[in-house]
Amino acid sequence: MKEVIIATKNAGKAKEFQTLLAKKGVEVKSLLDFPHCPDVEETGHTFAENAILKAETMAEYFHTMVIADDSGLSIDALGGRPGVYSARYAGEEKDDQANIAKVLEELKEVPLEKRTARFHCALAVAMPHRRTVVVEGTCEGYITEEPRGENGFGYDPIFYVPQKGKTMAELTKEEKNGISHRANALAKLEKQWNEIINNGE
Ligand SMILES: O=c1[nH]c(=O)c2ncn([C@@H]3O[C@H](COP(=O)(O)OP(=O)(O)OP(=O)(O)O)[C@@H](O)[C@H]3O)c2[nH]1
Ligand SMILES: [Mg+2]
Repeated sequence: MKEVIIATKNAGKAKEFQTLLAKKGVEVKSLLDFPHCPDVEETGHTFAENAILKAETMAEYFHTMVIADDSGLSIDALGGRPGVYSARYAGEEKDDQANIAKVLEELKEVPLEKRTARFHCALAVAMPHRRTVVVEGTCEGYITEEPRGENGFGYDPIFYVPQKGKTMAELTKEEKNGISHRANALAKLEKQWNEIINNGE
């Protein structure tokens, strides 16, 4: 089985890639499988910049093709925040519950029709001696007034998906993988997939 390294330490993302790529006969390793690998500081101002930073640093470290995901939630009423700071919105400890509480507090006075938001995902594929490929995907929705659902990770319990009539955390993993920003970005790599899993050859 072909193996692909996803440069993430986020267990929720790693699991989603495992399911998404299993369909392609690809086994996913994440940075959680390599506890001694270095941390990459996310100094970019866009999802794409951070994804490139993570993918290229790790492709150099592993001497092989690496895919990185930089993603987050943009809320219109908050001028696009938390955006690239989604993971650490309420502090360095990357606490999903605290991040959700902070967003709900900030949106306390905002009526439902103005709570529009979208998830973004930038995927960067870095291959040794090749130019890095970047694709992006989004998923549109609303921020609810309280969390609902147990599945997924991050802000999923407060992200309402109108086309499903449920929050992202109320969707099964198959349903989320059918509509998510991550799946939409990955679909854009379809044409290059054979080249990617053969590591640029
Ligand atoms: O409800 C959610 N459903 C999703 O599908 C999703 N995708 C991203 N996010 C949020 O955005 C941050 C990414 O930040 P991020 O790309 O820097 O990742 P991270 O720091 O968690 O891990 P790493 O991949 O950098 O190691 C995450 O922590 C989450 O808060 C999501 N929330
Ligand atoms: Mg990160």
